[in-house]
Amino acid sequence: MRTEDGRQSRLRISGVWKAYGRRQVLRGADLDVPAGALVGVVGSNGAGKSTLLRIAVGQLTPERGTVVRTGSLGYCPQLSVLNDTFTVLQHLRLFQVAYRLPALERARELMELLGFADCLHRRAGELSGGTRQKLNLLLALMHDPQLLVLDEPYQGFDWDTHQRFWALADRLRGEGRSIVVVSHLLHDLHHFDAVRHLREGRLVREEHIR
Ligand SMILES: Nc1ncnc2c1ncn2[C@@H]1O[C@H](COP(=O)(O)OP(=O)(O)OP(=O)(O)O)[C@@H](O)[C@H]1O
Repeated sequence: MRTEDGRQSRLRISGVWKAYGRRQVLRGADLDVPAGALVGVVGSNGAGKSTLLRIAVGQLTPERGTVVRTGSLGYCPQLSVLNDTFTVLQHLRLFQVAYRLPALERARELMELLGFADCLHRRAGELSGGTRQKLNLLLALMHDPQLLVLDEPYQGFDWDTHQRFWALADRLRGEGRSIVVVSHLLHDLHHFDAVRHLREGRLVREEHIR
Protein backbone atom coordinates (compact mmCIF):
# COMPACT_ATOMS: atom_id res chain seq x y z
CA MET A 1 0.00 0.00 0.00
CA ARG A 2 1.34 3.43 -0.92
CA THR A 3 2.19 6.02 1.70
CA GLU A 4 1.29 9.71 1.37
CA ASP A 5 4.53 10.35 -0.51
CA GLY A 6 3.85 7.47 -2.91
CA ARG A 7 6.12 4.80 -1.42
CA GLN A 8 5.01 1.20 -0.88
CA SER A 9 4.63 0.06 2.74
CA ARG A 10 7.34 -2.34 3.90
CA LEU A 11 9.09 -3.73 6.95
CA ARG A 12 12.68 -4.80 6.49
CA ILE A 13 14.75 -6.19 9.37
CA SER A 14 18.37 -6.99 8.58
CA GLY A 15 21.01 -8.72 10.69
CA VAL A 16 19.43 -7.93 14.05
CA TRP A 17 21.15 -9.04 17.27
CA LYS A 18 19.63 -8.65 20.75
CA ALA A 19 20.66 -9.96 24.16
CA TYR A 20 19.13 -9.59 27.62
CA GLY A 21 22.17 -9.68 29.87
CA ARG A 22 24.01 -12.84 28.92
CA ARG A 23 21.06 -14.35 27.10
CA GLN A 24 21.60 -13.80 23.39
CA VAL A 25 18.08 -14.00 21.94
CA LEU A 26 18.51 -12.76 18.36
CA ARG A 27 21.63 -13.61 16.35
CA GLY A 28 21.40 -11.98 12.97
CA ALA A 29 17.64 -12.14 12.31
CA ASP A 30 16.39 -11.01 8.88
CA LEU A 31 12.77 -10.43 7.94
CA ASP A 32 11.22 -8.76 4.91
CA VAL A 33 7.52 -7.92 4.72
CA PRO A 34 6.74 -6.14 1.46
CA ALA A 35 3.46 -4.47 0.50
CA GLY A 36 0.67 -6.99 -0.06
CA ALA A 37 2.35 -9.73 1.98
CA LEU A 38 1.02 -11.57 5.03
CA VAL A 39 4.01 -13.14 6.77
CA GLY A 40 3.86 -15.47 9.77
CA VAL A 41 6.55 -15.75 12.44
CA VAL A 42 6.55 -19.00 14.42
CA GLY A 43 8.88 -20.50 17.01
CA SER A 44 8.90 -22.14 20.42
CA ASN A 45 8.17 -20.29 23.67
CA GLY A 46 11.04 -17.97 24.49
CA ALA A 47 12.50 -18.14 20.97
CA GLY A 48 12.40 -14.34 20.75
CA LYS A 49 9.31 -13.61 18.61
CA SER A 50 7.99 -10.79 20.80
CA THR A 51 11.51 -9.38 21.12
CA LEU A 52 11.77 -9.33 17.32
CA LEU A 53 8.43 -7.54 16.99
CA ARG A 54 9.30 -5.01 19.68
CA ILE A 55 12.47 -4.25 17.76
CA ALA A 56 10.44 -4.06 14.53
CA VAL A 57 8.22 -1.31 15.97
CA GLY A 58 11.05 0.60 17.68
CA GLN A 59 10.20 -0.27 21.31
CA LEU A 60 13.54 -2.02 21.76
CA THR A 61 16.90 -1.16 20.24
CA PRO A 62 19.01 -3.98 18.82
CA GLU A 63 22.74 -4.16 19.52
CA ARG A 64 23.38 -4.67 15.83
CA GLY A 65 21.38 -4.62 12.63
CA THR A 66 18.84 -2.34 11.04
CA VAL A 67 15.08 -1.92 10.86
CA VAL A 68 13.42 0.03 8.06
CA ARG A 69 9.69 0.75 8.28
CA THR A 70 7.73 2.42 5.51
CA GLY A 71 4.12 3.41 6.09
CA SER A 72 1.96 4.15 9.14
CA LEU A 73 2.34 1.54 11.86
CA GLY A 74 -0.23 -0.50 13.75
CA TYR A 75 1.22 -2.62 16.57
CA CYS A 76 -0.75 -5.15 18.59
CA PRO A 77 1.47 -6.18 21.52
CA GLN A 78 1.23 -9.58 23.18
CA LEU A 79 0.37 -7.96 26.52
CA SER A 80 -2.63 -5.69 26.18
CA VAL A 81 -2.29 -1.95 26.59
CA LEU A 82 -5.64 -1.56 28.36
CA ASN A 83 -6.43 0.43 31.48
CA ASP A 84 -8.91 -1.61 33.53
CA THR A 85 -10.72 1.44 34.90
CA PHE A 86 -11.50 2.91 31.46
CA THR A 87 -14.52 1.90 29.43
CA VAL A 88 -14.16 0.66 25.85
CA LEU A 89 -15.37 4.05 24.60
CA GLN A 90 -12.84 5.87 26.77
CA HIS A 91 -10.09 3.74 25.21
CA LEU A 92 -11.35 4.65 21.75
CA ARG A 93 -11.41 8.37 22.62
CA LEU A 94 -7.89 8.22 24.06
CA PHE A 95 -6.49 6.55 20.96
CA GLN A 96 -8.54 8.83 18.71
CA VAL A 97 -6.59 11.75 20.17
CA ALA A 98 -3.27 9.88 19.97
CA TYR A 99 -3.85 8.98 16.31
CA ARG A 100 -5.44 12.39 15.53
CA LEU A 101 -8.52 10.81 14.00
CA PRO A 102 -11.45 13.07 13.11
CA ALA A 103 -14.00 10.31 13.83
CA LEU A 104 -14.40 6.82 15.25
CA GLU A 105 -16.10 5.33 12.21
CA ARG A 106 -13.47 2.71 11.52
CA ALA A 107 -13.25 1.75 15.20
CA ARG A 108 -17.02 1.16 15.21
CA GLU A 109 -16.79 -0.94 12.04
CA LEU A 110 -14.07 -3.05 13.64
CA MET A 111 -16.14 -3.47 16.80
CA GLU A 112 -19.01 -4.82 14.68
CA LEU A 113 -16.67 -7.07 12.74
CA LEU A 114 -15.04 -8.48 15.88
CA GLY A 115 -18.43 -8.87 17.57
CA PHE A 116 -18.18 -6.69 20.67
CA ALA A 117 -20.12 -3.57 19.66
CA ASP A 118 -22.39 -4.11 22.68
CA CYS A 119 -19.44 -3.59 25.07
CA LEU A 120 -18.92 0.12 24.33
CA HIS A 121 -19.74 1.31 27.85
CA ARG A 122 -18.18 -1.54 29.80
CA ARG A 123 -14.97 -1.10 31.74
CA ALA A 124 -11.95 -2.99 30.38
CA GLY A 125 -11.48 -4.68 33.78
CA GLU A 126 -14.91 -6.33 33.44
CA LEU A 127 -14.34 -7.76 29.96
CA SER A 128 -13.60 -11.41 29.26
CA GLY A 129 -10.06 -12.33 28.13
CA GLY A 130 -11.11 -12.75 24.51
CA THR A 131 -13.00 -9.43 24.48
CA ARG A 132 -10.02 -7.62 26.01
CA GLN A 133 -7.93 -9.00 23.19
CA LYS A 134 -10.50 -7.78 20.63
CA LEU A 135 -10.10 -4.28 22.08
CA ASN A 136 -6.30 -4.62 22.11
CA LEU A 137 -6.36 -5.54 18.41
CA LEU A 138 -8.86 -2.82 17.56
CA LEU A 139 -6.61 -0.17 19.15
CA ALA A 140 -3.83 -1.30 16.77
CA LEU A 141 -6.05 -1.08 13.69
CA MET A 142 -8.45 1.82 14.24
CA HIS A 143 -6.23 4.35 12.39
CA ASP A 144 -6.13 2.09 9.31
CA PRO A 145 -2.36 1.54 9.31
CA GLN A 146 -0.35 0.44 6.28
CA LEU A 147 2.12 -1.72 8.18
CA LEU A 148 0.58 -4.15 10.70
CA VAL A 149 2.75 -5.85 13.34
CA LEU A 150 0.59 -8.25 15.31
CA ASP A 151 1.84 -10.36 18.23
CA GLU A 152 -0.56 -13.29 18.72
CA PRO A 153 -3.51 -11.01 17.91
CA TYR A 154 -6.27 -13.61 18.26
CA GLN A 155 -5.48 -15.11 21.67
CA GLY A 156 -8.74 -16.16 23.27
CA PHE A 157 -10.93 -15.42 20.23
CA ASP A 158 -13.87 -17.77 19.71
CA TRP A 159 -13.88 -19.65 16.41
CA ASP A 160 -16.25 -17.28 14.64
CA THR A 161 -14.17 -14.20 15.57
CA HIS A 162 -11.00 -16.10 14.68
CA GLN A 163 -12.36 -16.69 11.17
CA ARG A 164 -13.39 -13.06 10.87
CA PHE A 165 -9.91 -11.96 11.92
CA TRP A 166 -8.45 -13.95 9.01
CA ALA A 167 -11.01 -12.56 6.56
CA LEU A 168 -9.98 -9.06 7.70
CA ALA A 169 -6.26 -9.85 7.40
CA ASP A 170 -6.87 -11.24 3.92
CA ARG A 171 -8.73 -8.08 2.88
CA LEU A 172 -6.02 -5.78 4.27
CA ARG A 173 -3.35 -7.80 2.48
CA GLY A 174 -5.40 -7.52 -0.73
CA GLU A 175 -5.36 -3.73 -0.29
CA GLY A 176 -1.58 -3.91 -0.40
CA ARG A 177 -0.71 -3.54 3.29
CA SER A 178 2.30 -5.23 4.88
CA ILE A 179 1.30 -7.61 7.66
CA VAL A 180 3.39 -9.70 10.04
CA VAL A 181 1.73 -11.98 12.59
CA VAL A 182 3.25 -14.08 15.37
CA SER A 183 1.30 -17.31 15.48
CA HIS A 184 1.33 -20.51 17.52
CA LEU A 185 -1.47 -22.22 15.67
CA LEU A 186 -0.38 -24.73 13.07
CA HIS A 187 -3.82 -24.82 11.51
CA ASP A 188 -3.48 -21.11 10.68
CA LEU A 189 -0.28 -21.38 8.68
CA HIS A 190 -2.08 -21.77 5.34
CA HIS A 191 -3.27 -18.15 5.67
CA PHE A 192 0.27 -16.84 5.23
CA ASP A 193 2.15 -16.05 2.05
CA ALA A 194 5.31 -17.07 3.84
CA VAL A 195 6.21 -18.48 7.25
CA ARG A 196 9.48 -17.73 9.04
CA HIS A 197 10.62 -19.95 11.88
CA LEU A 198 12.63 -18.25 14.62
CA ARG A 199 15.24 -20.77 15.64
CA GLU A 200 18.48 -20.10 17.52
CA GLY A 201 18.09 -16.39 17.00
CA ARG A 202 17.64 -16.42 13.24
CA LEU A 203 14.63 -16.55 10.98
CA VAL A 204 14.57 -19.59 8.77
CA ARG A 205 12.34 -19.88 5.74
CA GLU A 206 9.89 -22.58 6.80
CA GLU A 207 7.93 -23.16 3.65
CA HIS A 208 6.24 -21.20 0.93
CA ILE A 209 2.57 -21.74 1.46
CA ARG A 210 0.93 -19.87 -1.41
N1 LIG B 1 12.81 -7.63 29.43
C1 LIG B 1 13.44 -8.80 29.47
N2 LIG B 1 14.48 -8.99 30.30
C2 LIG B 1 15.15 -10.17 30.34
N3 LIG B 1 14.85 -11.23 29.56
C3 LIG B 1 13.82 -11.10 28.70
C4 LIG B 1 13.07 -9.88 28.61
N4 LIG B 1 12.11 -10.05 27.67
C5 LIG B 1 12.25 -11.30 27.21
N5 LIG B 1 13.28 -11.94 27.83
C6 LIG B 1 13.75 -13.31 27.55
O1 LIG B 1 14.09 -13.39 26.18
C7 LIG B 1 13.67 -14.61 25.62
C8 LIG B 1 12.74 -14.34 24.45
O2 LIG B 1 11.52 -13.79 24.93
P1 LIG B 1 10.32 -13.43 23.96
O3 LIG B 1 9.19 -12.96 24.80
O4 LIG B 1 10.81 -12.55 22.88
O5 LIG B 1 10.00 -14.88 23.32
P2 LIG B 1 8.71 -15.38 22.50
O6 LIG B 1 9.24 -16.20 21.37
O7 LIG B 1 7.85 -14.24 22.14
O8 LIG B 1 8.01 -16.32 23.57
P3 LIG B 1 6.46 -16.79 23.73
O9 LIG B 1 6.15 -17.73 22.59
O10 LIG B 1 6.46 -17.49 25.05
O11 LIG B 1 5.61 -15.54 23.70
C9 LIG B 1 13.05 -15.41 26.75
O12 LIG B 1 14.04 -16.27 27.29
C10 LIG B 1 12.66 -14.34 27.76
O13 LIG B 1 12.68 -14.86 29.06
